[in-house]
Amino acid sequence: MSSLTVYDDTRPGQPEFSSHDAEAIAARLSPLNVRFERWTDVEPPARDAGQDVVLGVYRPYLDRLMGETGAGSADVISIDVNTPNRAALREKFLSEHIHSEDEVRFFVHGQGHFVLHVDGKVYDVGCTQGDLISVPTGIPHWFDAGETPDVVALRIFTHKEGWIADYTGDDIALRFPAQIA
Ligand SMILES: CSCCC(=O)/C(O)=C/O
Ligand SMILES: [Fe+2]
Ligand code: NI
Repeated sequence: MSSLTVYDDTRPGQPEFSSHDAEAIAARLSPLNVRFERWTDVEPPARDAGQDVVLGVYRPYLDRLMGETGAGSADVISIDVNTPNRAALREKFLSEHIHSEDEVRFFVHGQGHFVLHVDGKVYDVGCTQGDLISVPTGIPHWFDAGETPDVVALRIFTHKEGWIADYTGDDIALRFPAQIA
């Protein structure tokens, strides 16, 4: 189930807002220019479908999204307990970072948390199958799918180089572990 938990960044463990309602989540994130939507009118491909199949299933949606965002390419990231480099991948996404393009992701299967750090608040957004999230350029954030990850996500890139991050050097992610159910 999608979720949002909001904290003051000086008060770990003391949420000031919490919701599992997609409309409430979208409304709370909208002032940050974070886009949050549920796309439920398409049947997801099988969990083990290849990248081309996944991209094919979502092609009409991707084309529209890429038209709206100016993105030039898309890929599929798939992580589960059998992913050999899952610990390294977790480490890579788990430190606070920014991107010089919007981070646009669609959850095809499983779940993961994007945790955003904006104006003294921490927004832990639990994304699940059918969720689209777009985190604007320059918003500090991190991502965690936990110790036993299960996530397949579409990633949409503007830069030709694909995924590039600038780490902020802030260890805030250690104080606000994602609330993985
Ligand atoms: C679910 S997509 C993998 C995470 C990622 O690309 C990123 O930048 C997290 O912040
Ligand atoms: Fe990121
Ligand atoms: Ni919950």
